[in-house]
Amino acid sequence: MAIFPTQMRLSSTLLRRLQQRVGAAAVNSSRNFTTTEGHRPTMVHKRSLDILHDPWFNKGTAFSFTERDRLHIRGLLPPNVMSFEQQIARFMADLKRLEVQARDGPSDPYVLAKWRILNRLHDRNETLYYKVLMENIEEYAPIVYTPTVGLVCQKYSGLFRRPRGMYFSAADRGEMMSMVYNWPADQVDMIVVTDGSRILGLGDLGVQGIGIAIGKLDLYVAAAGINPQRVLPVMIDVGTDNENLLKDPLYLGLQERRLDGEEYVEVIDEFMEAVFTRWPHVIVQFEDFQSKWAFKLLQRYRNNYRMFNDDVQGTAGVAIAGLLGAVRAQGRPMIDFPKMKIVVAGAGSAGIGVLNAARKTMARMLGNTEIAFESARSQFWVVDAKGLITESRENVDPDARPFARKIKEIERQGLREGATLAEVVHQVKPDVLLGLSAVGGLFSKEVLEALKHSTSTRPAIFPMSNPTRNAECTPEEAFSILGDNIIFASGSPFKDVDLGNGHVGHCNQANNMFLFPGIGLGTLLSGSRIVSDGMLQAAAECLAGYMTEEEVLKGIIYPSISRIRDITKEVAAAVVKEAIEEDLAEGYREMDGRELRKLDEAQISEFVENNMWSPDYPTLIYKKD
Ligand SMILES: NC(=O)c1ccc[n+]([C@@H]2O[C@H](COP(=O)([O-])OP(=O)(O)OC[C@H]3O[C@@H](n4cnc5c(N)ncnc54)[C@H](O)[C@@H]3O)[C@@H](O)[C@H]2O)c1
Ligand SMILES: O=C(O)C[C@H](O)C(=O)O
Ligand SMILES: [Mg+2]
Repeated sequence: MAIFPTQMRLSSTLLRRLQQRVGAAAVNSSRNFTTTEGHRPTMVHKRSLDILHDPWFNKGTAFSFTERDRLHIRGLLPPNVMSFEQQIARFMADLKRLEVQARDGPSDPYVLAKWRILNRLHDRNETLYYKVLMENIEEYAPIVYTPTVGLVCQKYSGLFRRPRGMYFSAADRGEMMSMVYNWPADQVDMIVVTDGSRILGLGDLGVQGIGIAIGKLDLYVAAAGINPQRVLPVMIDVGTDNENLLKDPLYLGLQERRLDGEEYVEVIDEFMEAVFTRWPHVIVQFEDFQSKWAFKLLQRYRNNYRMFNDDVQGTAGVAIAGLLGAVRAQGRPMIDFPKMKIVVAGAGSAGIGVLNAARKTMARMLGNTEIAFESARSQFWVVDAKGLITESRENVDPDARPFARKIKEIERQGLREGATLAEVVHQVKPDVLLGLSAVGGLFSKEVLEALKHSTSTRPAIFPMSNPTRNAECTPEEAFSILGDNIIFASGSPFKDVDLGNGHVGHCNQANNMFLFPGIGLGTLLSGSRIVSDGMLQAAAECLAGYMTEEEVLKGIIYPSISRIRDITKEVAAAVVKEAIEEDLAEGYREMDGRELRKLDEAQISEFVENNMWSPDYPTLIYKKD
């Protein structure tokens, strides 16, 4: 009877060659070729990332759970254990997908190819990667960040090669406190975490959402100079409600419905406790959580942990800066802001975040009284998927309720509950039309035509949804219908529009990337235990005041991305200054709270600049253990 049927079928030459290789491995003792489960085990002298980065031993997503525990790599890979066959199918599907797309048009495969090349450099040589990114930020930010990062997340199961960051899944409940020690770095300054439930305007992408956390942290390094060895992208996989991913045999995440209610909160609580236990000074940025949880989690953690929600708070600050810029661009003083009529399309985490912040800013300008706060409410009209939100709306979201229009008021304006966006724009004649709806093309010809009747001398159009295809309109559409006397700002980058006769329609990018890196860096360097409203406000005001009068009058209300490192430094300094003023600053390293309080404005800027990492090769010296 054949005991080794496979080997018996091998040709004698091949068998001899194999025996020689096994012999060589035995001498070397660190490598062995019999790695298949059920065969003689292989001794390895490394664990953790060293295993995953060693092409001889790495099995990628095929490591079983017991092996992941044994080798300290639990959490360093997506949670779905794949078979060898599935791994091959995933690789082939990715390869073929690129070919299929190539027939559709040149753009997707082209940008994905660029992303892959950059990603491979990131895997090989971080210093060089960040040098390339920083020196070519205008060209590569749209690849590693919005909009291409959206496509990367959509294709992540195919694109995944080497792991980056940590994965905590619903299956890891009770284990996170020990798993967090599997991360090799003893110091982590910034975590960007997502649960993948609302990635840009692309919806629930489950575990594939890790791409957005990676992209945001690339900007933390490039713009804020956070040391790349101290950043950690995190994916909390609590399942997905995306039907396609639930069915996809090659999906890398948990193939079960999203946890909800208490069970969901318990997972996020456990994660927060674990990371703050290991790294008490870390800052956690929540990113792309569906609105349903974004506000709740923010309220739950913001007074006890160093955290903020970028989509709610970062976006709000960026929008405020843009709205104030739009006032200045009309040649009016910023203090005229409370007179602006603002129509907002979209009442999710981003839209509501902007509305709350804009209302507070108006109220502050009007004397910060309760009456001022109440009267500021009437400057906003909010339209969601069901149309204009009014008090007669049933089951109105509690976060949107303060902005529901009074029935009497809107009847006077010739409107009604559920009125369409075009109707609202037509009747209200707003100064600003702002989109955070995730609906590409929502600012249709009809809507833009209606905006022609705006009472503003220079109406502002902010299609802020991402990525590019989800923008509510393109600059070409806006400038061609409304002429060149408008202010245009979109969430994803567009090229300026040639309007003929030497005129250029300027396309601003209204993206939270102009704030979150500075908020994170400022919080880190101030040593504040929380991210206060005042620190966020200081960041927004710094951005609002960054552009010169001359630029603003030309319609340039946000800096170009080539200046992102400079604006980030300024924002961080403003955040540090505010933390000191609020008596929150506990300091950073040798610069303790007392020393910080002694610094003047110029010294704070210098302190910030001196603590920003730059990509340079250090001299390396070998030392025996
Ligand atoms: N530019 C930026 O810096 C920035 C920051 C954060 C979010 N965003 C973008 O904002 C978008 C929304 O994010 P979110 O977290 O608020 O999402 P969300 O899904 O929570 O909210 C979307 C909102 O749009 C509304 N909506 C849907 N269809 C509509 C329609 N036809 N007309 C009017 N409203 C409609 C929904 O009712 C909901 O209120 C995303 O595309 C995201 O990429 C941009
Ligand atoms: O990621 C971005 O480009 C901005 C924002 O955080 C978003 O969710 O769209
Ligand atoms: Mg986001």
